Amino acid sequence: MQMARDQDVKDHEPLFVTKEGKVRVAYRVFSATIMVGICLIWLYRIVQYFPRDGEEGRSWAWIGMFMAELWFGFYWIISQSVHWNVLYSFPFKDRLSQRYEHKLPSVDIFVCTADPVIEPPTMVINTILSAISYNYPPEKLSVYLSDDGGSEFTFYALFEASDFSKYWIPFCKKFNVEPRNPEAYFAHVINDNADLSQELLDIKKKYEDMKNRIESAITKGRISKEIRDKYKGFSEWNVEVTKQNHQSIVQDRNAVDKEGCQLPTLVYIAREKRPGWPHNFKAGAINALIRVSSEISNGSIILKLDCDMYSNNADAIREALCFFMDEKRGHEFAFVQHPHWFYNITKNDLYSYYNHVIHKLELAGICGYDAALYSGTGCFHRRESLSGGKYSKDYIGNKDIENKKNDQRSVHELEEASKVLANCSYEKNTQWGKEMGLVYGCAVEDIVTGLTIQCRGWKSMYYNPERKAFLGVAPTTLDIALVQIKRWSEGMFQIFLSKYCPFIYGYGKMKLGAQMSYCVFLLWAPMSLPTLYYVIVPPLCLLHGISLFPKASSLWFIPFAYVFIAKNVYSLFEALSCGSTPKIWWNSQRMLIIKRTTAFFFAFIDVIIKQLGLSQTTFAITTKVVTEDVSKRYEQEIMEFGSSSVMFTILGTLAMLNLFCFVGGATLKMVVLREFGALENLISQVFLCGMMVLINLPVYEALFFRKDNGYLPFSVMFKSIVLASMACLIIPMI
Ligand SMILES: O=c1ccn([C@@H]2O[C@H](COP(=O)(O)OP(=O)(O)O[C@H]3O[C@H](CO)[C@@H](O)[C@H](O)[C@H]3O)[C@@H](O)[C@H]2O)c(=O)[nH]1
Ligand SMILES: [Mn+2]
Repeated sequence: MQMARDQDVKDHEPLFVTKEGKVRVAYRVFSATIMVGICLIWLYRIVQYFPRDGEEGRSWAWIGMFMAELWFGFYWIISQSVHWNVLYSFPFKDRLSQRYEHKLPSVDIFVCTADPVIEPPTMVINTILSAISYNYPPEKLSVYLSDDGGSEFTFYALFEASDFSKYWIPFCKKFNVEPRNPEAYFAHVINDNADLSQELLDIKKKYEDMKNRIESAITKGRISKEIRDKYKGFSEWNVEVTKQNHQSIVQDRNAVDKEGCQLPTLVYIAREKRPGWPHNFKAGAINALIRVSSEISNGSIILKLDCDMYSNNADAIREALCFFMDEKRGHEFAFVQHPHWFYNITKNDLYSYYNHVIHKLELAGICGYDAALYSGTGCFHRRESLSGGKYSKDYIGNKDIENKKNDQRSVHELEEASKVLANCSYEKNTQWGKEMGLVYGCAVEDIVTGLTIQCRGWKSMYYNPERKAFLGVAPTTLDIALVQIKRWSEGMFQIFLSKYCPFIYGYGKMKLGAQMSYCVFLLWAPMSLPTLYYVIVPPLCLLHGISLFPKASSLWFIPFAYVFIAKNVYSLFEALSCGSTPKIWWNSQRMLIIKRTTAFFFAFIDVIIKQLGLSQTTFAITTKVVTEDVSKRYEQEIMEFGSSSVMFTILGTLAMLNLFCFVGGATLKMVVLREFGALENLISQVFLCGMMVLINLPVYEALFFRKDNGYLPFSVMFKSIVLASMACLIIPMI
């Protein structure tokens, strides 16, 4: 009797729990004091605008300062939303196994790749291998590779990987290998200097051989006849096939391992591409995958991975299922998003890709409003929610989620049926890209799709496990990073200006906190304007002795000092408490200025141009490989410029301008001319300008002192100096 009751209690234990973040009250009090400071700053700008007897009138620069501060203040207010409701979640995978081991749903994993040069096939198959060897029943697991590059090298690599998996999967299971990405695993065991067993040496050799075969085929630029004859799928590639123009290719591979056990299904897809047909980038690829997979395996849970993001935890599927399969709340969730962590970040995180605060706090903060963001990779979806399905209360989660498909068709028949679904004309006059699947027309298809799903009534979960579930590749040069950040900020601002603006589209459908939280990210691009103003105008005014801030002895000085110091000290404290270090925090502050003054600014301009209908959305794929020379400098944390992109000219110009103004304004006036009295009036500007000089140290180094190939070219130096000097001279004339 007692035992039965115990069992009953156990059966009702939830599969996951959530906990609210601490320090909520303290934070609210603190943020209220900052709010008061901001209001006083605004008040100062208004009150002091009107000159008193004997004072000069305020110039346009003053109004600009007010505008910038209004904008900063407004952004600060909406950014409070992500701090107020932080929610952490904890799944119990053992309970899931006890209750559902024999009723686990089938899971489809989508991996996307788009270019065999900047996304090397060996990297892609390492991701595939990590996904195919999940600790999950193989008959319920299918892995799909979408190749928008339509490359026979990627195809070849996949089939090599499929052969290798016959050894790799049993090896992983036998030794409980982690991570199951072979490249990462071997690097890790060799570093550990553990006693290497014979079995390990054997499998490592197999892996190296496979890698060599793939790489030598790529170097030669063709696939040998011997290999072509081995795999029937190569017949799809002929002289006419190019990246932009080819038929649908679908190859399905069911295999058994060396011990005769079934392996997960592995499918290669290159959707049809024809000139004149928009292919809608990653969103188009995922939508084709949704359809093709529904024909082949129809898993009710879908995991999406970018080709550079491997699985770092063999139990990640089980943990995510705890959210979907929880008896009480599971049916509410459309997706479970994991953070983007990266495996190639250097100690001090030069380009600020850890984003500890965003990953540990802010994204969990949005989750507090049941509206975790969908960010493209490392995300588990419920298939229904992706097909335009609205959430309804009578929807009974666990029943629908169980395996549905029991198909008797042959592999060939399945392939043929799938090809039709991957044709370009298939979506014509359908709801795909609008109501169904991922939304088209936006460079961040992920964020906008997540938003529409939430507006259909679904909830979503953010889960940041102790052991990182997925690891990707972060950009290793400033150029690549800024191109990526530009795409993100552009796509997000585009959402803000579109019909999907959370305040309009989400009105009444999502909580106000969630709407605000979305905007914290969607408004990155316009943050460029007040920032540019702040790093250009106060320094120039300093140079010409025009004061824009209160005197140090004035009471008005207090709110400025308080807001600046309190915000930065808190930001440092927050970063440290999220696992950052002071150096990482400092680098992130530098990157923040760099991003805002370049990538965000260009994104802003591009969005405006697009709004005027003058250009179309594109998707610049992030480069994932660099030369050895460059990666060596990355390891040493030397900032990599090495090109004369316009963004670098802006960076150089701002750096020079601040240097001129700092030297001219502060040093010259105060030290040489001994006008110490001026210091009192200009102290804030001296400080701001000095901070900019400090932040820009690596830029000066790259402009003047570096000899390696990552320096800033002469043309950038020339333009920067000319532009900065012109600005210094022109200002007093306006
Ligand atoms: O036409 C395309 C373009 C890209 N991709 C794939 O999309 C993924 C992401 O592209 P990447 O160049 O790596 O962009 P990131 O900026 O690193 O990607 C982030 O931002 C994207 C939205 O901008 C999200 O889709 C991603 O999941 C997220 O990791 C990669 O696997 C690509 O192969 C395609 O399949 N087809
Ligand atoms: Mn990427």
